[in-house]
Amino acid sequence: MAGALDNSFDDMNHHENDEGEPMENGSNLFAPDNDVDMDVPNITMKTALVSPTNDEYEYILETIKDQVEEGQGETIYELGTGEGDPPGLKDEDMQASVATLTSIAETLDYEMVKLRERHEKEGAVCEYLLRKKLDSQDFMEIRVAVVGNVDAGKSTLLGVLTHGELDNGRGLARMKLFRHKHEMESGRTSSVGNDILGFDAGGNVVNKSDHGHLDWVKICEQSAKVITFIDLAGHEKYLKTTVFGMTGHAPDFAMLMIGANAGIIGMTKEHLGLALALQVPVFVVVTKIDMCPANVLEDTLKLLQRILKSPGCRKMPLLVSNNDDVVCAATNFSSERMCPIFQVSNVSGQNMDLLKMFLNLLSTRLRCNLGSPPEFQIDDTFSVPGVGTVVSGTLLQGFVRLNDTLMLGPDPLGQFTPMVIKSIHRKRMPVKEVRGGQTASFALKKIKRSSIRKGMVMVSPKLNPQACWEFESEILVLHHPTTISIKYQAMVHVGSVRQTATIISMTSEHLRTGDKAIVRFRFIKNPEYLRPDMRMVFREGRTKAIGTICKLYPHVRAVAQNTRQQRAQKKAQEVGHGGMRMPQNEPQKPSKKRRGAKKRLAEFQETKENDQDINSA
Ligand SMILES: Nc1nc2c(ncn2[C@@H]2O[C@H](COP(=O)(O)OP(=O)(O)OP(=O)(O)O)[C@@H](O)[C@H]2O)c(=O)[nH]1
Repeated sequence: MAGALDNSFDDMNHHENDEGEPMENGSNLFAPDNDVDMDVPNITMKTALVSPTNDEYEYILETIKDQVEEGQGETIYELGTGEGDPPGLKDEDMQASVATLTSIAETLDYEMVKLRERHEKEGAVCEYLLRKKLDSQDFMEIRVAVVGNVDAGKSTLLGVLTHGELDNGRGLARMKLFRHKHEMESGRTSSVGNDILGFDAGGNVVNKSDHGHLDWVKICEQSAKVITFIDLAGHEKYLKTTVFGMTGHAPDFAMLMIGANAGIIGMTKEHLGLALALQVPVFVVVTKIDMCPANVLEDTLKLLQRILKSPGCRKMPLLVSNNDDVVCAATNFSSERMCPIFQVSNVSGQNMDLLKMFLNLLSTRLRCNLGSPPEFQIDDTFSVPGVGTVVSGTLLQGFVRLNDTLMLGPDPLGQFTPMVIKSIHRKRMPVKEVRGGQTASFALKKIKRSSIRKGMVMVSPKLNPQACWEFESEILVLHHPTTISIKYQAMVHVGSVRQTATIISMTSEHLRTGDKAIVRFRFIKNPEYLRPDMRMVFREGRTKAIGTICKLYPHVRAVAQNTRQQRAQKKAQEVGHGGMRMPQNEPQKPSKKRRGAKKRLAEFQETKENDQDINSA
């Protein structure tokens, strides 16, 4: 398959991004900087590492160190290219450069692995992966949401990747992953499941299955990088779970699975559209190539590429067929534009090594502000015998350490309660701290599991958290059979919040497919903790809208309203009336609100993008 589509390595090296800038191929650490201090050694030539002076050596070392920190523990370094130089180094210069890089890696205690070598007119160009050796308590974490239609082979691929044993084509590999009895019987995934694949600093898979059982703690201890697969259900009836997985579990990437013979059917486009709407970069894995006639596979790939290139997706497909493609795909992937396509067989294992190499090279996309006060979003709760209530979720920013106190909430009255972190687990491994971008479970003191719901958060008291019943969002309707008007209700998914909300006002009278508007929503059951700029999905049946939160209406008077509510409820009970409406937000001034909304709509329409055709792809 080498050279298929427009993906020969040479072509890929010369791809350009949206702005017409050449796309990166490994990090160019020494890109010219216009503000360069005159004392800084000039190390932009391709021969910089051949025989550097002490100063140059120190400078290169510091630059690599910064690059690895920025890459959250790793970077890809290219030898044999330099500013303005034709690429390629002669053998002896390459050997000297490799020796310098090896010495730097040893000094910094990095693992160094050669990824690829290519030959240019002037000589060789080599790329090396430099990865920090982490202590056994620490590892990089990448979350990959696994989506695709029923029977695309999602559970099977995860079984093969994580257990290292091939499938028999009749569901052998997936048996290791099913979590519910009905899944075992029907062969269908219904819940959000997690599976992990660990790579050591040298890029080798560390998963070792012991009679079908994986010891997560051992995997994490031996890993420099752990890929967590969030296995989402493929069937339409579990779409709610799938959407929750994509919003609530904060995936770095989405792996869209397609059965080669069945092609792009059922929920495939729906899942692709969802990933695009939530701005999660997607790569595609086409499975079952062992049982698919060549012409059918070709048709599936052609259609897939056409969809990816369409104006609704605006992706650049890359058929991955060798190691060069993998490195190119991995280094350019986070730019969101590139969409690598793998073709694998879970039965014969064909191309599985390329997929593993790609997973090993993925680096986290979410840049978390570690200096900010912690903010943890809860996506699940458990009752663990002997431990008590445990919440799991993602730390979006800051650090959380053992015995820290965080505010848990909001409760139905919009209030937050201080809560001490009794213990912390990462992938079932006890740790002392967790930092932004990582998932973790916290054991809590003196709280019943039933009083915690998905969508609640635990945040630093410094953030003075406030819940809101109402918020405004700029939305785009991807699909609706008729028109959406005020009082319309649908499920809002935002972060790990999943709750029905009512439209209480909007900048248009009615909304149809393709329309945009600023819409004010009100949750029907509980106030929630939201942040501006969060991406949201609004759906009900086949109706779908996406949006970005632009304004929050904090629920400021929870205590006062609660007291009134309690008094009123008591009174109602005394006179024999049970029902009570939930407290409202502060009274709104319609005229002011309308003026504000009109102004925002005018601004919004000016910046209107041409992205309503995501679903028409
Ligand atoms: N021949 C062949 N069969 C495969 C391959 N991958 C999966 N299968 C078979 O396809 C069937 C469906 O695979 P699953 O992994 O259950 O599909 P799924 O996408 O997880 O389905 P849901 O969990 O319902 O979403 C099983 O019988 C697998 O054995 C493959 O590469 N080649």
